[in-house]
Amino acid sequence: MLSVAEARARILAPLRATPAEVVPLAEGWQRVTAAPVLARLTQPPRALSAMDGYALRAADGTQGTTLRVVGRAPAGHPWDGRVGPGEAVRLFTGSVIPEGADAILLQEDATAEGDTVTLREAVQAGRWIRQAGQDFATDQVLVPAGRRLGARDIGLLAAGNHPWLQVHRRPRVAILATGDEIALPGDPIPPGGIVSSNAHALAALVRAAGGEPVVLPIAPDDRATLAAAADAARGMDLLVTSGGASVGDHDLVRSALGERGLEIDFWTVAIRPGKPLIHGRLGEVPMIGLPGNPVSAMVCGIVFLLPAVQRLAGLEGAPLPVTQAVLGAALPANDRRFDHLRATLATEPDGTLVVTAFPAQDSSMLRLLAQADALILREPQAPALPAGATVQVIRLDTLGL
Ligand SMILES: Nc1nc2c(c(=O)[nH]1)N[C@H]1C(S)=C(S)[C@@H](COP(=O)(O)OP(=O)(O)OC[C@H]3O[C@@H](n4cnc5c(N)ncnc54)[C@H](O)[C@@H]3O)O[C@H]1N2
Ligand code: MOO
Repeated sequence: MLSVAEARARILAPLRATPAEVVPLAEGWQRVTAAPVLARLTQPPRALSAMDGYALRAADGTQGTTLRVVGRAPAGHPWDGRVGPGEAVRLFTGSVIPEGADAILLQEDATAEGDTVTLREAVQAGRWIRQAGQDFATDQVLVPAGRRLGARDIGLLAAGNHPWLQVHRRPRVAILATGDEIALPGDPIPPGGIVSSNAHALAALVRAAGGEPVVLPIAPDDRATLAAAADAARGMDLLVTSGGASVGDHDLVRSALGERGLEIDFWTVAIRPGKPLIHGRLGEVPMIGLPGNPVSAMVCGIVFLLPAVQRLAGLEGAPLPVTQAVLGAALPANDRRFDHLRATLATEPDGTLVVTAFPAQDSSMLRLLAQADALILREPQAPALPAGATVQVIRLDTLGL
């Protein structure tokens, strides 16, 4: 069986970011930049006042001096003259500093009388002046390529005068849930059947990773239907199946898709939950076959699908964020599969993170996955550990899922 690290590397290796498309800035949030974005102007474009007050020459700025107010420059209405000796110009936050001035007298430190103003405090050259280009200059890189844009980036790119952005097209991920026994939520449930949770959960995960899920109709355990359903995945950036990945007589994904030309790269990974995992290529379309057990599908979704969609979306697909925590309860020794135990987290008064695995870990139990704060990572053959031992965990609350 393949190790988790090798499986992940083999899934990610052939994946390339989708091509660029142009979207309005307002729709750029959470999209991934396809090229570095350069400032289209210098910000601020000219020296501006950071305060309401008066512009003057620092040479005139000693306490007690009285200056003649020769003009007004509200924000957006620059004063065109030049401030000479003994002169001041009234201005406001955001006003352009007029020629000749190099200091600001705060309104609170000024006594205005008719067309004069007297300094109750000395001024300091340059203080309260936002120099031209202090934030950024034309052609400076504001955002690198491959960045998922947050609200702060959107603000910066607006300030850089970008009405349009070049971003990677959201990767289209076909999701095909298989099984005679499953029905969509709200649909009639066949005898002995259950409601399909995987397609919905995986669609949400794909969205969180920056992809666009395309949920295909459920395919029963029937070769012809499965193969036909797979045809619907042509033109997608990735095909994800759930179920039918194991060894039973009705686990048909490999054979049915094989008839349509699926080239299998590997099948089965030393992971729990989720050993029967398929990776291959159906024509041009990369394919990940997830096991049907809902927790196996989601955990393998987190470990393999999330970085795969991120890679297609133009992101680096960084390793999962792993943190240390101490065990709240002892753990038994592990076998040869890399284990991911659903667990709760608590923070002690001294800041120590305590992680406690749920006693039940069956891969059908979604409630415990939804309640878990973290997955405890157990390397293959990891020894038994007492309470208080340090372990590595993936914090589920940091994944945005
Ligand atoms: N003899 C063996 N049996 C099994 C092995 C094995 O090595 N030898 N592996 C087990 C492991 S581990 C897993 S994981 C499962 C995975 O099996 P499949 O991928 O073939 O999945 P199914 O058999 O189709 O379904 C398993 C389970 O999950 C339920 N299911 C399926 N689809 C959905 C869905 N969309 N939403 C919710 N639940 C779903 C299905 O009803 C089954 O209960 O195989 C073990 N068996
Ligand atoms: O991997 Mo299976 O997920 O143990 O049930």
